[in-house]
Amino acid sequence: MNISPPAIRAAGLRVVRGGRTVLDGLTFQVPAGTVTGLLGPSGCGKSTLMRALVGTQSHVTGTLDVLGAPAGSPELRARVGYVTQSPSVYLDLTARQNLDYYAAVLGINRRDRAGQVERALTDVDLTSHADALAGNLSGGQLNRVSLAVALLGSPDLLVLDEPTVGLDPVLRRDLWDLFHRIAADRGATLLVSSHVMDEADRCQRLLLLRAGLLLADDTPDNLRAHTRTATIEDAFLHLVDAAREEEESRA
Ligand SMILES: Nc1ncnc2c1ncn2[C@@H]1O[C@H](COP(=O)(O)OP(=O)(O)OP(=O)(O)O)[C@@H](O)[C@H]1O
Repeated sequence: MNISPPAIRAAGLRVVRGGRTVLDGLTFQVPAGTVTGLLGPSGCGKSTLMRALVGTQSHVTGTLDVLGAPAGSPELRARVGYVTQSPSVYLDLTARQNLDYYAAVLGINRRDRAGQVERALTDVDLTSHADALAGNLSGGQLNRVSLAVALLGSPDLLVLDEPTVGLDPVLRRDLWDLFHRIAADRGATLLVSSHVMDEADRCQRLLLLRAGLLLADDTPDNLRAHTRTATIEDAFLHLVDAAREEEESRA
């Protein structure tokens, strides 16, 4: 039984953007040490939720606690790693120089910096390309540089916004294996978003989001069992239909 406090706790979480409610009263928890998928179609609010988690989203109401503190608290800065959809890696620096630079920005002291950079490079399996210019790396290798940046400082929570988008199946599999290794070796929690439902089975838990509403918060196996479906895609469609029927019956 997992008795450690959840890595993320949301209750009645609401976000308004440009006058529109884009997250509408989300309540869920993400258990510590898990690889949890945040899945849903384009525009459903995944990035908005991630921005709220790291404290860069305005007009957030309700409860959103991260590692026991309100999301965005200064003490969380070093404990939460975040990779956006358009990672900011400097293409005219090598992978190692990028990491050195971000380690300095993070305030990792000079003595520990080289060790942390090497560890992050090893974690993402990039030591053989450490001295290549980022601009000469493949898309998958660049993604791993961004992930290595997020690993600096050994964060307890990693928030990864669509990290596998556009990658071929082998690279996607390798990256998911890496996420699980990071969770197992470091005891970190990973929240990974995707709009591709077939990535669901790579996660220990799933948050299914649609149009700003949470459709499910469960394990892949439970979701399929509860909806009596064979795939998470079918489970998702089943839940969408059920939500529509409920809306119509209330109207
Ligand atoms: N500044 C804004 N004003 C109004 N609506 C916005 C604004 N920014 C985003 N939105 C809307 O908020 C919703 C959620 O956007 P968000 O980027 O969180 O979705 P997403 O699930 O991450 O999508 P994707 O998978 O395409 O990245 C979308 O419908 C989007 O159109």
